[in-house]
Amino acid sequence: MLDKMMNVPISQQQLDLWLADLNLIAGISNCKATLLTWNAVGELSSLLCSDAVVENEIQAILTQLSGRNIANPNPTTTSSAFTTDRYIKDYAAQNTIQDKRVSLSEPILQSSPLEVNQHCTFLSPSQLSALVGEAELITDTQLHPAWCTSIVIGSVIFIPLAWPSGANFGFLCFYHNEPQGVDAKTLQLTKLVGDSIQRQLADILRLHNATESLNRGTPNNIDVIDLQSFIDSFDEHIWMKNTYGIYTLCNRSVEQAWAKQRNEIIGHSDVELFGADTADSYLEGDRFAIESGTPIIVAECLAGAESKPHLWLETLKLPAFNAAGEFAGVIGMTRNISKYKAVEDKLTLATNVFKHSFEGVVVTDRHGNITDVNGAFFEITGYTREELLGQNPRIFSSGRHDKAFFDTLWSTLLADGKWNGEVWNRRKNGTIFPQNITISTIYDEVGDIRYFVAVFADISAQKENEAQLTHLAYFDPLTHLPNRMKFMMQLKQEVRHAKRLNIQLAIVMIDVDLFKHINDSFGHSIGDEMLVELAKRLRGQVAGQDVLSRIGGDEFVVLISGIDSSDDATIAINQLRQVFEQPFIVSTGDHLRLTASMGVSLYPSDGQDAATLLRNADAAMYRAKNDGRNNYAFYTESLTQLSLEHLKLQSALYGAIEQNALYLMYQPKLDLVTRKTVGFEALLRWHDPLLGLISPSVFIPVAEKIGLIHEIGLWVLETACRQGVRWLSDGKHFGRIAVNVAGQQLQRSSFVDDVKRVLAETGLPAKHLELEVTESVMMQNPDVAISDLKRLGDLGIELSVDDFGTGYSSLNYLKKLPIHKLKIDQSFVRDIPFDTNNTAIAKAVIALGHALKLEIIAEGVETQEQADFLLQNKCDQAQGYLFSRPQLPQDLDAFLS
Ligand SMILES: Nc1nc2c(ncn2[C@@H]2O[C@@H]3COP(=O)(O)O[C@H]4[C@@H](O)[C@H](n5cnc6c(=O)[nH]c(N)nc65)O[C@@H]4COP(=O)(O)O[C@H]3[C@H]2O)c(=O)[nH]1
Repeated sequence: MLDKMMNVPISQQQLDLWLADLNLIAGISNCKATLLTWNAVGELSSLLCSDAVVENEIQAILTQLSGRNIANPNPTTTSSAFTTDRYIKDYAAQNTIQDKRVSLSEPILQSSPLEVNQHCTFLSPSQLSALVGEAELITDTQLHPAWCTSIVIGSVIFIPLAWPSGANFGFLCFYHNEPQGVDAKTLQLTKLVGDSIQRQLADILRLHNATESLNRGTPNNIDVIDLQSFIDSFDEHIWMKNTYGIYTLCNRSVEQAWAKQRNEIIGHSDVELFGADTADSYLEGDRFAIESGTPIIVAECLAGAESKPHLWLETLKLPAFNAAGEFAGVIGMTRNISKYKAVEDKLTLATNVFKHSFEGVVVTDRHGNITDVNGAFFEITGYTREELLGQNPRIFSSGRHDKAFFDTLWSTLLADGKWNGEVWNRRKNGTIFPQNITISTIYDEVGDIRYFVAVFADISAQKENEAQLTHLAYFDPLTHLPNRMKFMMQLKQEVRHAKRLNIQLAIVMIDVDLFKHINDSFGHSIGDEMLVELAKRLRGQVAGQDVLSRIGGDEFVVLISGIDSSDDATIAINQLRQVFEQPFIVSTGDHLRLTASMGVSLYPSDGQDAATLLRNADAAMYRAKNDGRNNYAFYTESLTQLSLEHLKLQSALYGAIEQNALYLMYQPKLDLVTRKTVGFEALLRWHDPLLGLISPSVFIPVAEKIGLIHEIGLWVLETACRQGVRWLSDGKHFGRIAVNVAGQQLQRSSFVDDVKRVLAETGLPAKHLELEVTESVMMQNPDVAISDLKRLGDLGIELSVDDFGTGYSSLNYLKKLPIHKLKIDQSFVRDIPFDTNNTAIAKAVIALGHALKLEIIAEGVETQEQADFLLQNKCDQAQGYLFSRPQLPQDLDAFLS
């Protein structure tokens, strides 16, 4: 690092005189002398050498100095009695501050004739001053740690030389090849030469300044105003302190700012005016200006009032020299830079916003060439700044947008000054991504376009979310098949298409039979597993152009296009039915079988629009279900009639209780061995004045669907209990009255209390009541069922599992359930003893029930063979048309004792 140089040429005549002095002293002292200074490029070199000096010795000295520079990078500083030293010492005395040594370092910018020695080294004046200043005389270099490696220099003297301003001029170096060759006497003589050179430097400088002043021309005295008036005309504060730190000059602005008269300022120091602390900081700046020898800027912030902004002042301080080139003090000029500071703050803020924004920012010139980009931009695009500067943003082009898109973008941008929209761009790695971009035009003062600034956010994540939401809106999350909404959209489109091409379509509605039982018995996760597998199998059977959709829990629908007749539809259905042939192996290891009921409607014969076609396929599917499940049915017009009747049924059921349209019939249950009545099952009947007699297996599910089952169930319980009380009061023994409990009734938390209340209100002892709960209902929520049924059992009520065998009972739970009886479902009683399957099941249920210490009752016993078989196989009780159909109470006398 080079220090500042003083550009003062020294004449050859002067150099000759100095050389003569050097030779004289060298001769007297029998030593060698050299004057080291710095040349134009800041290299230390020998300017003058006494006669006996040989080149390699100068080289050795310079090399040694360089080596010392490395070996001793942090030496202490001393300097001779320069003017600046006096300044600082005087300050210390006056302002009680510490004496801090100052090194003024200004290399000399010399003219080329001075460069007499070519052996140069880079050492700044301050560095060299620091190196040699500690010991002016080294009598034996071998004993000196820094010089002990020197071979040619035995003893040496270094005397620094300075300009009047304190700036270094160079060094006088007297040396001898032997130790003790230079001594204290030589040092004295050297100092004499040094003092002489320094005095001459003052003369040289004075002469130089005078010549320069002359060259600049004489000021026109008529126009020149006095110095005070001159500085008073500035708004800036202008002042000067002398070498003792005393104010010698100040302008009006200073007086106003410091609220002091001129005579209160002039002749005073900073300590007197501002106190020691403030003065200390001011003097610090002064010293710095003196040390650097250059103008320095000291910024200062004065806190403003709450409502006002801070006041920022900037003081330019520079060392002053008189015409003789002597240091004369420090000049200061202070100006209010709050305005610029505010702009700077805004700029800093804008830069930080630009730098730290999460959004990518790219700035282009008016030709569209990139001039700046921020950090987020690199992160998003993957390009480095260097790769982008000067480029046109078309390098990001994804190819997704056509020319028309960019034409519109540019015309909007040029017309409105702004454009916002979504653009797909390409990253450096080639991937394309969506951005939301706002491009703004920046104009100059005259309204011409200067820049374009584009701010963009990577909206890949947002797009992904949108896609996911769209997927959720149109696809079933479990099977990923199109959902009902999507299916309807596709169906509508296909219907339009079929209409145009005059072709047929088939819509196949698939409903898994008794799927509820799977969920109830194995849990929903197993149910889900089966649905996923079923969806996979069905997809495998559906042709590419056809649509498969899951439109409900266990409902799928297939749209088959391009069929020519219902026969084609039948072929397609048979293919779909194949997926049910293999068992479903679930994660528990169980092999479960499913069947499904399917309904088909055809376009155009069964409906002209999507909604009608789907509704009719649904009606056909119900028909298939009613026909015994695991079946399929084509839509017929009569099915529409059926659905209409279903609707009528719903509305009629609402008024059934009030209109006394409901009543109970009772079917006896007999002991198979004794043939004695053990109880009656209460079976609900509904006779609607318009619709006629309706079976409970038809209206109970409807009542469950429309939420009437609780009311109806309670009515049945109350009516049956009252009947029991009536029989009891008539002295008739009937065992127990069994009442069917629907799933929804048991799910109600108030169910047990409802039963208790009815028993209490009607007065029927609990030992005469039996509740029949279907297997699937019990398994729906076995833990709740266990606790509720236990409470009922504790009351003395008997509990039986209805329709046993149709669900998927877990034996584990069955063991825990507080039940008394298993009722073999009539579907297993049918055709025994001829149907081998049913025979086996019936036997198994009897064995299982007995193993669990439960009574077994068979329902739907119609023939003597069935009764005999059941008796032989130790079935305890039976119920069925063989013994009696359900009858009104008054017709049951034969079964009451
Ligand atoms: N083929 C044939 N059938 C026989 C024979 N013996 C009895 N049945 C019929 O079999 C059904 C037995 O009742 P469930 O299995 O509890 O099946 C009942 C039960 O689940 C439900 N249900 C009836 N009344 C009520 C009730 O008050 N509440 C609830 N929640 N459900 C009821 O409706 C279903 C049907 O009831 P119903 O039509 O009365 O039909 C009754 C009965 O009339 C026979 O030998 N052969």
